[in-house]
Amino acid sequence: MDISTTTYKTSDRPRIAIAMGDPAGIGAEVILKALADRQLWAACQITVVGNKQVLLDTYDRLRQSPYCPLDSYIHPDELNILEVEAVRKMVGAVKQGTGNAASGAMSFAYLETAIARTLVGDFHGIVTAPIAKSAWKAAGYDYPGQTELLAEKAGVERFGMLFVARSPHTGWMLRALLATTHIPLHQVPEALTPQLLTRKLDLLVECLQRDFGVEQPRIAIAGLNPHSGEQGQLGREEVDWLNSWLEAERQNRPNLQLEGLLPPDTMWVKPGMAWYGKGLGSREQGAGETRGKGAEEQLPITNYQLPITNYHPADAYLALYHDQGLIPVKLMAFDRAVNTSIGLPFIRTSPDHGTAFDIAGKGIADATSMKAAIQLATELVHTRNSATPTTNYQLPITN
Ligand SMILES: NC(=O)C1=CN([C@@H]2O[C@H](COP(=O)(O)OP(=O)(O)OC[C@H]3O[C@@H](n4cnc5c(N)ncnc54)[C@H](O)[C@@H]3O)[C@@H](O)[C@H]2O)C=CC1
Ligand SMILES: NCC(=O)COP(=O)(O)O
Repeated sequence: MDISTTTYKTSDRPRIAIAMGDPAGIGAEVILKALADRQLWAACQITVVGNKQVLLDTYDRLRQSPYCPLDSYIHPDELNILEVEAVRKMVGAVKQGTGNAASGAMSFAYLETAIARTLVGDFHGIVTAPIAKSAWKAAGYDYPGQTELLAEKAGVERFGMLFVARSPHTGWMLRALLATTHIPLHQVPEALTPQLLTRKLDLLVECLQRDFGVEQPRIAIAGLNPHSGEQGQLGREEVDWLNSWLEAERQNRPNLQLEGLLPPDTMWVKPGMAWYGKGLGSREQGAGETRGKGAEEQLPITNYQLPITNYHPADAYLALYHDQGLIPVKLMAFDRAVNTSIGLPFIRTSPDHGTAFDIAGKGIADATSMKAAIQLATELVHTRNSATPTTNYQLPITN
């Protein structure tokens, strides 16, 4: 499937709720900026679940910002806004750039409302602007993240956090699923079990087949330890059970190609090349060419190219813990990756970034990832409903 929005007949246009996220963060800003792209509107019907006052204040700040041309954001009056009355008055306690109990209660209520309205059929999918887990905690809500609240309210126990991004350089689509997510690093080895990994693999395969049309996927799976344990010398999980788990999965799923256990660092070399469209070394340089004038810059630039068949990337990557997957994803695609919850009975996407409290209110937030999240949600609704798109829209490369 292509990440592209499309224009549809009005009756076909997916109804998408955008939960506004933490009002002290950049959520409202990236919403106003993303929705300045009229082609997104042509593809779906959007309702912002949030607070109009926050959106108006954000608009006023954007108007005063030297970084924001007038056509780079829209006026909240143009939006269909679903105000959440129960938390509306808390806006007075919100302080731009600092999450607190009020901002946490508000972002929690926006998501809860969006989920409730989606479950009764008002929306086909939810796009969530970022929340701060610490603000949720301050408001008395003890969830590791939005994903767990979505899963709980939807009544599902099998769910996963998949990151999806299309390369602006090559068009290749990166997909990375995290086997474990928001837990301390020291708890990862215990949390990883054969049952958990099989469940995540099931979810990933279902998603690749249903949502992305990849019938017989090739999936690369990382080891846990450096060099995948180096035969037990650098960690025992691989020899103790991960290798045999993978071998059993290969036997049980003859139609899949399961690669692994790949050393967790080098697993990302091929996706990196597929993302940037480069083999090892630079295509632009001739063999033995040198660059720069200083002595230390006289190193020859290697021109070695892996044969293209050797760097065919996988359809998806399974990382065993949060940073094993998200460091490479964010290095390649921080501006445009989309966090997609899989296993839910409805579509949920989100930009990959957080509340960015350090830049909140400054007008410099990039809305590309929010746009990509809206686009992908629209596409996934269509894919699941098997509607036929009528035109194509691609996220402009300049974004
Ligand atoms: N989907 C969600 O709700 C997510 C929420 N978070 C939450 O966000 C909070 C802050 O997390 P951090 O790890 O600091 O990550 P962050 O993504 O908020 O910020 C990391 C850095 O990237 C910059 N940045 C982030 N988004 C940007 C954008 N759109 N345009 C320009 N610069 C941008 C920030 O200014 C900061 O320097 C935490 O409370 C975390 O729990 C983090 C990731 C996802
Ligand atoms: N690091 C990803 C992240 O924090 C998103 O979590 P969630 O709130 O979407 O569950």
